[in-house]
Amino acid sequence: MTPGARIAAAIEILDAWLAGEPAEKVLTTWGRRNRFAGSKDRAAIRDHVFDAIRCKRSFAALGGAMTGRGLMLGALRAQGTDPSTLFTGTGYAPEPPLDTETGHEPARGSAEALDCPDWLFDDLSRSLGADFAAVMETLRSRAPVFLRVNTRKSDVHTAMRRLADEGVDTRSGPLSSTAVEVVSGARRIAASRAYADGLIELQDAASQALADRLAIAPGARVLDYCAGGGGKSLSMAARVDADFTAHDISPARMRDLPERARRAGVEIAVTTALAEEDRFDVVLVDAPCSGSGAWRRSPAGKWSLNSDGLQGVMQAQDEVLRQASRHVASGGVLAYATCSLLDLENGQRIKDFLAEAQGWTTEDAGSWTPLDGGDGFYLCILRREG
Ligand SMILES: C[S@@+](CC[C@H](N)C(=O)[O-])C[C@H]1O[C@@H](n2cnc3c(N)ncnc32)[C@H](O)[C@@H]1O
Repeated sequence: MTPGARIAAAIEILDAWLAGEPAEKVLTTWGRRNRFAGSKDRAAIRDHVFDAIRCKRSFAALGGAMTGRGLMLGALRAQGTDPSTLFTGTGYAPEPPLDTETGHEPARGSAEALDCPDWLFDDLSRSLGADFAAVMETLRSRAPVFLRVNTRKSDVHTAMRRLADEGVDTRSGPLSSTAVEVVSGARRIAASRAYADGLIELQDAASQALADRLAIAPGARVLDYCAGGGGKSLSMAARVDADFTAHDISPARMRDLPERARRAGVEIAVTTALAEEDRFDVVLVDAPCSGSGAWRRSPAGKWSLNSDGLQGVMQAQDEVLRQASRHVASGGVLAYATCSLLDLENGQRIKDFLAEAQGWTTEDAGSWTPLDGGDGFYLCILRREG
């Protein structure tokens, strides 16, 4: 496909996304209907689409319309390319730009320029303080791909060498000694021997830092209350010999965890039914959240979140904290984490919990933003008095 034809495909896909269809689904359907497109074409179209979703507001401003065509005109102008060089109307390229499709430059520092939803501008700037504009700017570009080296099976140096032998180039990552960043060959990871042999897992660097910060004692009873696919359980179990239990309200989410644990060479019990009297030394609540810290990776969430959705998530966070706290042994730890940048989902949830609950002290709290290299993350560690 020519560069212009790839842009035309991205326009079609973005129009379907703007009409309410999930981008991944539209990309898959487009791929099925256009089997002539090679893997490089698909990757380029995908990149166009996700870049445009990340920068929806600013690209629409520069392109003069909130349409697939407006977004792609804006994308080219944002990178300093004259759209008429690709919007040629020849072959499968889009029609040349009209005189009316001029667009405008968003005002510097505005919600439009920063690709920030208006309704979240104040909450995000309060939460991020002086870093607000820089963080929002970072969320406008692609996230790096990070791997976690499974130190049960390999050291970082060996894992990097094994990956390089299979065409995946990496370098040391930020935030955690087990994090490596993929420089090239990311699409080869899933089929690599290093992955099949359990030497590596895909995991954001901030999630790895979270497992470091928990500093679990050997032999501790650990409950991952919102385990989902089990990324945090696997990360913790790779670091220390302890007694791990994964739990989630949705059993289907944990379906692959036994196989992932086997591959990683760790033991994690999986349960969906905790007894009321079950107690653990460490209970991790990796709570459902807006995902705002991961908007580089999942950019559609930035535009689909609304005030009702956020209120619903905050209620779920309060509920999950209350439920999980009942399983913390005397003297044990309750660790609350989100991948949100919003204080409403982070410190504010802890404040509300502590206002109601008795006998807890705050032992540690910290947050990471994409400026630290990985996704945005929040962690607060509370100890139940003995
Ligand atoms: C942020 S995700 C967890 C991601 C996971 N820890 C990981 O590292 O891959 C939040 C999880 O909380 C679960 N969840 C939501 N409400 C819950 C509840 N009341 N009790 C237990 N799990 C819940 C969801 O099903 C979802 O899997």
